[in-house]
Amino acid sequence: MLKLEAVVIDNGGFDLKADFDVPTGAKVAVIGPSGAGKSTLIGGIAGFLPVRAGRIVWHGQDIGHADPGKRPVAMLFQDGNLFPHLTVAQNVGLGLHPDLRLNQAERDRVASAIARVGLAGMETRKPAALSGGQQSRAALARVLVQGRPLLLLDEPFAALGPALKVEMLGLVEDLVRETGATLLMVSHDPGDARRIADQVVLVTEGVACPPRDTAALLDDPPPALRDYLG
Ligand SMILES: Nc1ncnc2c1ncn2[C@@H]1O[C@H](COP(=O)(O)OP(=O)(O)OP(=O)(O)O)[C@@H](O)[C@H]1O
Repeated sequence: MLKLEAVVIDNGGFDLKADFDVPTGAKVAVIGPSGAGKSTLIGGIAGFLPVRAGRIVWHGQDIGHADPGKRPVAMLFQDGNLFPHLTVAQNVGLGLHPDLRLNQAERDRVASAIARVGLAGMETRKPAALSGGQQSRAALARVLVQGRPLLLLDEPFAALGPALKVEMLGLVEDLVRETGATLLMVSHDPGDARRIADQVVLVTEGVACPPRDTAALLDDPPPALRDYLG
């Protein structure tokens, strides 16, 4: 269980407040207007932004002041997930060791993560020699190899075309099912939420609301969500 206990996350003077629980294994979409604080919420849980008040608790342990690498978190951003000068295998290997000194067992894990996302045979390619979808797959392989129980996605597929995005969401769904990870995914597309998320956290004006059932919320949106959905 991820517990956000009266948390205030500080993003350069902008405050994001959250006070709710996310059950282990839940798939949660984070939606809301631009500038409302979605990325701030994710950045605070990941450890890239400071927690000014309250606690972030994972399985009973306060992780709110731990270094990002010490948190049970793997994260994907919209851009910049891959280093252009490194091969696919090296980019994935970074998920295990920043210095890329991997033993045989770790190299095997990298190879199986690459195979799992459908990139077997492309281990030695650099990102520029991959399509957009293949780059997303490589980034997902790095998340997979880390084996972290909390997966945070901040609009990772926004730059992909609709069909490719659906394909990548399907892959995320499969990986989450296989690993039992808890998923929080920022998206601007309510269709993404319906496709993958059982619950939705609506973020408006610096407040992240407790998760609500996806269909119930989107079928009967409160005024703030209705304004956003248009
Ligand atoms: N480095 C910063 N310093 C000060 N304010 C910031 C900084 N980064 C973001 N903000 C402000 O924090 C607020 C929340 O930003 P955030 O990126 O979390 O919103 P968001 O909901 O993810 O928006 P979007 O959907 O446009 O990505 C915004 O008003 C933004 O201007």
